[in-house]
Amino acid sequence: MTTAATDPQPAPPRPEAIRIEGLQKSFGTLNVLKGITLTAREGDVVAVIGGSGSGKSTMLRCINFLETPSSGRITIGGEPVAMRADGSPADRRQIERLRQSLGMVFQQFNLWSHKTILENLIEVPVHVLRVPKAQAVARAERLLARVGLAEKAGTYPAFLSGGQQQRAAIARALCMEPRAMLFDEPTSALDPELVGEVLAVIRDLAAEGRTMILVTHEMKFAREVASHVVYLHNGRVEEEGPPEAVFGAPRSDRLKQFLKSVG
Ligand SMILES: Nc1ncnc2c1ncn2[C@@H]1O[C@H](COP(=O)(O)OP(=O)(O)OP(=O)(O)O)[C@@H](O)[C@H]1O
Repeated sequence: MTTAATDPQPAPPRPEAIRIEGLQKSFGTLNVLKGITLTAREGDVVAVIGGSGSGKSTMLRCINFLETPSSGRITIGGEPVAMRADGSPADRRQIERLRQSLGMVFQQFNLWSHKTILENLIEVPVHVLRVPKAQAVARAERLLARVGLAEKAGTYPAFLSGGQQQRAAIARALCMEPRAMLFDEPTSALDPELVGEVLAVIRDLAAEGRTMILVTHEMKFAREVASHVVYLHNGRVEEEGPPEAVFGAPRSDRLKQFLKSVG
């Protein structure tokens, strides 16, 4: 029997990495995000699922201001983003700084085609963050080895497969030592046989406790790696919860329908 004196204390909640409150985004008259609220604590893997056009990518792009929100609040690492009433950033330098703390990985890799893989990885650390070149190169080489591309440092992106390019893009994001990673459908542009190698890298990052928000169509993978799943429908969070609940015991008819349609 344990006594009150020896009862373990509940662990304090992990610090918040990303918090979004009441996020709205319209493109002209098209109201895409209708008030999204979501929190990712440090170490969380939040998978965002939903049908085409539900607003998943727009939400992710608003988090690092690749899109300007129409309204709402975004807090990164406890620091509220200064926004004007129309949602535009009030402090460009703050946006740049916060953006650098979020490693974004896109569907289309977005590597610089005229730079080698190593140059892609060290460009921002050396020329923007002023990391000494030798240090940036050492970090880049370590991360390339980690994603299985040690031999490709001197190669140009065009000579790599899509899976290799995406792994390089992940290594490039990690070079910034980000607080959290944002993945926007990282395997959607890949041939099916190349999907697994990219998912393996993401799985590895999740296992080491990396904070991430992952927009994905890979339901099996989302169920496997996510600590929390958010289902978006028509610009709103329709349902959310742990993967066992969202995938195993969906409550809303829309989610049930969606899972049936993808599954
Ligand atoms: N820059 C833009 N200008 C106008 N409309 C946009 C823009 N970006 C996105 N949209 C529209 O916003 C809606 C949501 O798009 P979004 O890409 O966020 O959806 P999604 O859930 O990620 O879809 P998918 O799974 O197909 O990628 C769509 O109707 C899209 O056409």
